[in-house]
Amino acid sequence: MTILIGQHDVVTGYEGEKKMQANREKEVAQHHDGGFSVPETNSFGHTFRNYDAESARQDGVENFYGTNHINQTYDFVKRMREEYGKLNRVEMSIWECCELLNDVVDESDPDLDEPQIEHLLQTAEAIRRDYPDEDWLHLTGLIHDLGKVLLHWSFGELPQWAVVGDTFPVGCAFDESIVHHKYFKENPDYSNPAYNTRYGVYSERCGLDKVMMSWGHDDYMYLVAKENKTTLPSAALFVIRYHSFYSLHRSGAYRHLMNEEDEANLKWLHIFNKYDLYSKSKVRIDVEKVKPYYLSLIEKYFPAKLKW
Ligand SMILES: O[C@H]1[C@H](O)[C@@H](O)[C@H](O)[C@@H](O)[C@H]1O
Ligand SMILES: [Fe+2]
Ligand SMILES: [Fe+2]
Repeated sequence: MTILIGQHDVVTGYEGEKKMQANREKEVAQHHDGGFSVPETNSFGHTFRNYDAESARQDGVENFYGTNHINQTYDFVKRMREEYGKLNRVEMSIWECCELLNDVVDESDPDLDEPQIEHLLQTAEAIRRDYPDEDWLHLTGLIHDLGKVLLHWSFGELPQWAVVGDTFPVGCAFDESIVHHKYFKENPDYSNPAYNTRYGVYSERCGLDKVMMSWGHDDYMYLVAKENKTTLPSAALFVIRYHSFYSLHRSGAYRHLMNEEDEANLKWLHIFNKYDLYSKSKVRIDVEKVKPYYLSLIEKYFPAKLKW
């Protein structure tokens, strides 16, 4: 995959030429990782996932994490899982849900301010280019963020802090590697001895499916896919449920809660993450052109209508 760098620079004349040349050089200097080229900067000219860079998005993103970290408690997650796990809100197809994401912008993301349908297709198409035979992973790319429909006015209308952003376990100590960790001090679970130790309510190698994750689009989409009896492999469900769990897949925290199956699936999550993160750009995908391919995958792995 090759992603153009520097589309944020709107400069003309000699200065513009110089900048373009510098960008071309940067492009050549991209880190190569197998067939995959990881760009150095996002569409705003910063490194990816730079939560401290001063940018138009930074304040909003930090406010987002403040509210998120204070409110995501063990009790909150339990209530949300019970409530949304009923799947009694809407019946719709996977593609109908993709279209709803046309209206959804994620406030937690320092790297992207495009409607979410763009991100779904960018991720899926980038995987498809490098892993042409893994059709299940293409579909996983397409659907991994569909849970953000919880933000949609016609649906859950949940606040951003209860839908997007990185996720983390609740019911045990919040790891230091979690973005903007300082805000957890105001979370009631932070000072609750039942929930603030290394294991908390869990036990060694209990398996991640026993672990309650902060509530949001990942866990919701996992429940939707599982309860609607998708035939996608377990690695796909793993990717969907933990793709925002950066403290695990990037920082290696919480591995003491993983079992053997989790270890095997984590390899796919590492692959997936590169595409999820680094395909974010201003390059639009032609939706109508790729739609027939994705409809065929949806038909292969999902019922025509799902309960949401
Ligand atoms: O801001 C982003 C966004 O909400 C993504 O969908 C999520 O997967 C990431 O973990 C998060 O950093
Ligand atoms: Fe996500
Ligand atoms: Fe994503």
